[in-house]
Amino acid sequence: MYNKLQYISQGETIKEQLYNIHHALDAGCKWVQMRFKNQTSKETFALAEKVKPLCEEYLANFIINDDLHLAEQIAADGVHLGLTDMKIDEARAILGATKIIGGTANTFEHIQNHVKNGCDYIGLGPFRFTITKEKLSPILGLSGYFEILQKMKKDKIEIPVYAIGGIKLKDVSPLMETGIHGIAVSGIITESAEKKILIKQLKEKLYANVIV
Ligand SMILES: Cc1ncc(COP(=O)(O)OP(=O)(O)O)c(N)n1
Ligand SMILES: Cc1ncsc1CCOP(=O)(O)O
Ligand SMILES: [Mg+2]
Repeated sequence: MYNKLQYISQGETIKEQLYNIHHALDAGCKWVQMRFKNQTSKETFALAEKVKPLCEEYLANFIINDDLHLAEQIAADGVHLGLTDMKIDEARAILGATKIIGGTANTFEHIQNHVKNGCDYIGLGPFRFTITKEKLSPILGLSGYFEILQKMKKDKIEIPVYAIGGIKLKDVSPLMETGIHGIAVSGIITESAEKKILIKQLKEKLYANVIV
């Protein structure tokens, strides 16, 4: 089972990214998506080369945003691809069956396509407005998640769905009630001064109904 909490990294420089990722790992994150926008391939490679052993040290999954070739080159655990990034079936053909491929969705139809093309998990959003990403797709809100997850249930589509976009602690329980698997967050963890406490609280809500 994939971890229910994915941390999406932030930072304008390699130093900032490493600082944020290291603190998130230290506070208990077990899944990092390295998201380092508008950089040269030399810079993203240099960061990925440092993040990989860090994630290994913390026994955390490490996936790369957007750049399938970097994920392949660095032997990351996988990649997250958006609606305008490389197609999921193409990525699967390159990465093979064992790597994690996540795909962005904003509609039920996106999810149907991703499943057909061999996606491993869905990043469904945005839940609400966020400054972390520009050019957001239409906001889904709680009702959007409820409707899409109901359609999935009706059509027996089973794939882990992660809610994303402006998620705060108070949103987690209502979102989980819609049937999602987990959440992908950036801002709340990056900006938190009490990361260990926040991550503990997030996990309590995410795993509230998991029987061990
Ligand atoms: C888990 C997860 N879900 C969605 C996204 C958004 O991906 P994308 O639409 O490609 O946008 P960018 O992150 O590339 O700006 C994501 N990164 N992770
Ligand atoms: C990458 C991405 N895709 C949709 S919203 C978003 C940003 C998520 O970050 P935050 O948790 O800070 O809103
Ligand atoms: Mg993308």
